[in-house]
Amino acid sequence: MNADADVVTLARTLRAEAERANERRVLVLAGSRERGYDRLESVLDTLSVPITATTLVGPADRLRCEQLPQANAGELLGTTRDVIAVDAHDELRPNAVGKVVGAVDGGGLLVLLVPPLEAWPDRRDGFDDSLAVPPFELADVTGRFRRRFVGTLRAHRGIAIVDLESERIEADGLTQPAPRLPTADPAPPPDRRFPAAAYEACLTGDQSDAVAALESLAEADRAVVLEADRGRGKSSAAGLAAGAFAADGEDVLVTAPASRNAAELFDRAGELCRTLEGDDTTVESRRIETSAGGSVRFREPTAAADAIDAADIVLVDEAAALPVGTLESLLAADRVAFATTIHGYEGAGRGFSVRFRDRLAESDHEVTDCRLVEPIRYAGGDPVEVWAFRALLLDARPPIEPLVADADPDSVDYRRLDPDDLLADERLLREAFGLLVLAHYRTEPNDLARLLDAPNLEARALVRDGHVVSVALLAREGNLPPDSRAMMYEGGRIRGNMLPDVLTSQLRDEAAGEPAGLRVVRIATHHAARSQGLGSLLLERVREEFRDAADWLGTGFGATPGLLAFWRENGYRTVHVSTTRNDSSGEYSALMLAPTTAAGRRLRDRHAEWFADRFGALCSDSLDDLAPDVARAVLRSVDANAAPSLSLSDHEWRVVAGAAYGPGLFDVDPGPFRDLVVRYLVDDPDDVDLTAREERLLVLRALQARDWESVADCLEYHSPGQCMRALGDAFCPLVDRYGADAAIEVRERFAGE
Ligand SMILES: CC(=O)SCCNC(=O)CCNC(=O)[C@H](O)C(C)(C)COP(=O)(O)OP(=O)(O)OC[C@H]1O[C@@H](n2cnc3c(N)ncnc32)[C@H](O)[C@@H]1OP(=O)(O)O
Ligand SMILES: Nc1ncnc2c1ncn2[C@@H]1O[C@H](COP(=O)(O)OP(=O)(O)OP(=O)(O)O)[C@@H](O)[C@H]1O
Repeated sequence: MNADADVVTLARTLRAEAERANERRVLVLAGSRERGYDRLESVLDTLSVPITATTLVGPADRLRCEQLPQANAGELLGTTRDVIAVDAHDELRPNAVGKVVGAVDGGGLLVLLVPPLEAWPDRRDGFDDSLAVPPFELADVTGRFRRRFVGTLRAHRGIAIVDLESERIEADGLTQPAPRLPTADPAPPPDRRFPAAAYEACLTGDQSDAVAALESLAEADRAVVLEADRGRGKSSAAGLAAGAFAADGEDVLVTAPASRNAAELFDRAGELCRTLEGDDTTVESRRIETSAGGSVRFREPTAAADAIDAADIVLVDEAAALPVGTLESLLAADRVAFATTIHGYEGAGRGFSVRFRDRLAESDHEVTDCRLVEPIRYAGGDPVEVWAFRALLLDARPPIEPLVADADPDSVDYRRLDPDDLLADERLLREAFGLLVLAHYRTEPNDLARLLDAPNLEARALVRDGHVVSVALLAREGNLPPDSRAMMYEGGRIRGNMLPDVLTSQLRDEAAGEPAGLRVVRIATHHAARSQGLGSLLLERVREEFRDAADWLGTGFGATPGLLAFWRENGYRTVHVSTTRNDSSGEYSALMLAPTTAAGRRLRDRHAEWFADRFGALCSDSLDDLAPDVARAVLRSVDANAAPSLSLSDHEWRVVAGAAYGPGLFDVDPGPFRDLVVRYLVDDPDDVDLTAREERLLVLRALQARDWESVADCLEYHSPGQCMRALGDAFCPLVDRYGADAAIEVRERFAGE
């Protein structure tokens, strides 16, 4: 019997079982790339899968179907494909696997073209290259992630493995599933606003509940959040609601990272409108017009944010894949729904819950939540979903609350999370990674590979009875040779090394990459054990351990007043705030340093001084929309020795004191006022007692140069006039504290009256 025929027969049987069970199956073709493609072509030739429902995710356009590089795998989010083949010979990007696997339809196949399995973990590939952060080299990268990945392929059900070299079928992937009982169709709810057809189109009770939840958008100031794992039918639910609203004459604006991500939504909306109106509805791929005068239209996210006023309702699909800043701008719509994936790809679902949830709660919308559990794209318990969750730790969770809830600094141990220990101890790995995913909006499958294989990364934890309560991911940075430093200074990029890179290329300090550093990339404490001093203890222990190995410890994160206070309490001082907002968090990043040697201190001191000097100018330019409380916390976390000396002339002191104590005006010469505010906030003296509102006023008006009207509005002063008087009053204690003789004379003259 010939090997090609064996593989084809295997693929057919596998697909037949997949179709019968409405589950997916994986076919691994391990061996040389050429053989892999030969077999795959034979398989595709015989399976009854239309070429239009097949996608090759790989570097070259080798089949007759759609082809995408792994970097663009995100295009498949929210879409449904019968067969997806991933060519992993040049590289395996864990994120790409996470994105494509959920798009395979029930009855479909995920085909993996990979090198021989035994040798694969020890081969260094394109993704590994991205882990070789200078001064480390490719040879320093390890293959633990792929060893674990191969182990999961061999251990899990529903995965057929063909060794193309020995022409042997290692596993047939068949699971012999028991026949499933047909489920009853969900019944439309009795008191409903949408037509019955919207409910009759639902495939599960959860989907019907989701459509019912979306009915609340008929009222103003409402938001609906649909959360689910992949393929639970949330986009379709949104589509049915969109169709029902459009058929009722409403204009529905739909947005998603790309129009393709909203394809299912438009399909359902179009089908429903046709059911309700017949041919009177115009249906195009991105635009539906109903005879009732309603519509469903697609706009790219930024265009959607600008078009909100023209729409009645806004629906955001694949919200987890959008930056928080974009989601926030969409909140300007008074009737808005977000469909979001919880696990499923790149831990990105967390971005939505970690950051955006708070903003949503603070908004004026009444929020309705709805969770869809029952799968639609494929049957519940699908073995490929189970495999993907495990292989990429998409569902990793921190320990359950009772195990860690009473942890305190006296009951925990500090431990190194050695990659070999993590590989050997699945529970430890799940707990540590789960904590990082839960706490951080950007933890993704690529990070799992980094944790296991990147030579520049270290992980440390506090454990309570062996359970992870607090975890920190650390990256070695700096210690760069002169040629790398010169390259960065001249505009070249160097991987990793976030702090030296910014300090060198943006802040023009060629020596910044010389000292050795350790950046705390991520830190998280279990939510049940926060505010007990554990995060601080972990940082202290890290500092002790690395005291002799690093000149500085550092960090960079989306700046909020609480986090700035946390780092400041732990001895970290601000040296920079990014001039653009972070794409994912929508926040400005703060960079902070905590020196451990004289070289580290010199680096911190010079950057602290430069930062304090430039911050005033930045505030009226790129940081003019920085939240005043963040600006206050940023300046308070600059090292006090870097407080700029005040070099106001006598005349300038008379202007400042004249506005504070006399009839003078801030508006005629804001410069000296600005210097005084920066000095005061960096100094943070105990003997000046301004309220938070007064400090916000100083930031908004003196630093950010906002006009009186908007400052009065923002801080709820009755009028711009009252705001002006309040600003004068706020400067009085600063004149008292810092004023030169010329200022004091002015004060005596007016205050004495
Ligand atoms: C580079 C980075 O990783 S920055 C991102 C840090 N991580 C996160 O934001 C993930 C979610 N948050 C957490 O896991 C934790 O809150 C941590 C890691 C920030 C702090 O861990 P904890 O064990 O609670 O630290 P610890 O008890 O030593 O200090 C807590 C203090 O930090 C400050 N703090 C920390 N985070 C916040 C916050 N988001 N808002 C307000 N204050 C905060 C407070 O002063 C707090 O004291 P309080 O609770 O008495 O007000
Ligand atoms: N009511 C429905 N009628 C017909 N097909 C449906 C319906 N609901 C879901 N489906 C089908 O099930 C699959 C998954 O649905 P959908 O894309 O809405 O789920 P999702 O949760 O948004 O998935 P993803 O997380 O991948 O975006 C799609 O192939 C879709 O066509």
